[in-house]
Amino acid sequence: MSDSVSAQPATASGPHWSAPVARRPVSARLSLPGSKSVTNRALVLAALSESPCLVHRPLVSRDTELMADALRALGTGIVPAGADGQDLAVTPAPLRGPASVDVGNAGTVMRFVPPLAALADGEVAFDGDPRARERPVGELLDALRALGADIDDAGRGSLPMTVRGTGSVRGGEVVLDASGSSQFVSALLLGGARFEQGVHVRHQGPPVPSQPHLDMTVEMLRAAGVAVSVGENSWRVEPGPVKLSRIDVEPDLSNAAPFLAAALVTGGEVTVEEWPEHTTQPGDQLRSLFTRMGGEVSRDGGALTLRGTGRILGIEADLHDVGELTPTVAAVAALASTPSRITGIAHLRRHETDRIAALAAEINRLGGDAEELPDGLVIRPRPLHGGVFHSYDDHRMATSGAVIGLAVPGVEVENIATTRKTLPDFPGLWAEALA
Ligand SMILES: O=C(O)C1=C[C@@H](OP(=O)(O)O)[C@@H](O)[C@H](O)C1
Ligand SMILES: C=C(OP(=O)(O)O)C(=O)O
Repeated sequence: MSDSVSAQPATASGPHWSAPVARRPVSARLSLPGSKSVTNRALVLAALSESPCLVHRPLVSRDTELMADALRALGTGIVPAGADGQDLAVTPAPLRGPASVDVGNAGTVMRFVPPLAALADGEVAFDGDPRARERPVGELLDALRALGADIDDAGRGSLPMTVRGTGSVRGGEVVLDASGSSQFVSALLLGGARFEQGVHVRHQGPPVPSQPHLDMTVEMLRAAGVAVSVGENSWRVEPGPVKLSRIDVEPDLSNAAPFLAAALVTGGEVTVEEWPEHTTQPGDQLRSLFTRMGGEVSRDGGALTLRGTGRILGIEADLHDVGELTPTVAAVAALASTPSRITGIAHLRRHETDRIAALAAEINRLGGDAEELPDGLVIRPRPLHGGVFHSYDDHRMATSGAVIGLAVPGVEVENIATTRKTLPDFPGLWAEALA
C-alpha cells in the first residue's frame, strides 16, 4: 500500500529550518508568484506556436526553469523580456535533437515534453531526480507509441528513456488509463494539434484525477486557437496551428494554500492580491475548503481575504480533483478541534513522495493522530509537540511543516530549500507574512 522506499525521510541537507511560531494572529497582504501549471503549459504552447509569444509574469522556480531548459534544448528561443526582465520572450523554431532533458522531479516536464520530443527531428534523452524514475509515465509512453512515436525505455515504463523523434507524429485515436495522473491526458492534448491527424484521447479505467488541470489544458489550447472537443473520458484535438502572441500567468493559487492556512490557524487575516475572477486552478477551491474548516472568505475587487475565526475545524473531503491541496489541508486538520477524513487521493502515493504515508508519518512524529487509508488519511485531534518535520524532497510537505510550526513551538523543517520547486523564496515570503 504505502510506497516504502520514497516514504523514508530524505537525507537532511544542511541545518533544519526552525519554523517560526506565530506570536500573534498573522496579518498580511501578499502578491504571489505565477502559477507553475499555467507557466509550464504556456511555455509548451509558445514553443509550438507559429509566431513568437510573450509569457507575462511567469513563475521562475525549479520546475519552470527545467521546462524552459528542456524547450531550449529542443531549439526554442526563450529569453528574459519586458521592462523589468521578468517576462519571457519565446521564439519557436523547428524542434530538433539530439538533446538531453533533465526533468528534475517536475511532473509537467516529465509528461508534457515527450510529445514535443516525438515531434522533434533527432534523439531526445530524458532522465531526472531518483524520484522521477519512480513516478508514472509508462501509460503516456505507450500512448505515444500507439500514435506513431518511437521510444526506448528498455521496457521499464519509466525514466530514463529516449524518444527518437522523426520530425512528425501521425496521431489519431488512442486509449489509455490516466487514473495515475491527469498529466498523461494534458500532455497528449498539448502536443496533439501538431500531430498529422490531431489526437483523440480516450480514458479507460478508474476516474482521472485533477479535473481542474484538464480544464486548464483545454482552456489554454482554445485560447491558442486550437479546436478541442470534450466528451465523457474523451478529448479530441483537431490538427492545426497553435496561434499565440501573449499569455498572462495568474498567481499560483495552490501556493496561496499555506499563507491562507496561516490566517486560519492563527485566527488572523491574509489577503492574496490578484485572485482571478475566473480560473481553472484547483487552488480556487481553497475558498470553500477553508470556509468549511472554520475560516471566512471575502473578496474586495481583485483581492481575496481569508479571516480565521479562532475555530479550526476538521473536514470530510474527497480531494481527488484537487490533490495538490492535500498537504496543506492535512496540516490544518492536524491542528483542528474535530476529526478529518480525506479521501480520493490514492494517486498522491506517486507524487513528489508518497504524500499519504509522508503526512501520516510526520504528523504522528509530532505526537499527532493520523491514520493512512488506501486512498487518504484520517486525522484526529491530539496535541502536537515540536520535532523534526521531514520534507521528503517535497515542496508541499515542507510548507505543511511551516503551517504546523505556526502553532506548535519547536518544529524543525528538514530541507526547506525544496520549496524552490514551485516558489523561488518561500522562507522570505513566510517571514514577510509573519512580520
Ligand atoms: O497538470 C498539472 O499542471 C498538474 C496536474 C496534477 O497532477 P496529477 O493529476 O498527476 O495529480 C497536479 O497534482 C500537479 O501538481 C500539476
Ligand atoms: C504533484 C505536484 O507536482 P508535479 O507537477 O511534479 O506533478 C505538485 O506540485 O503538487
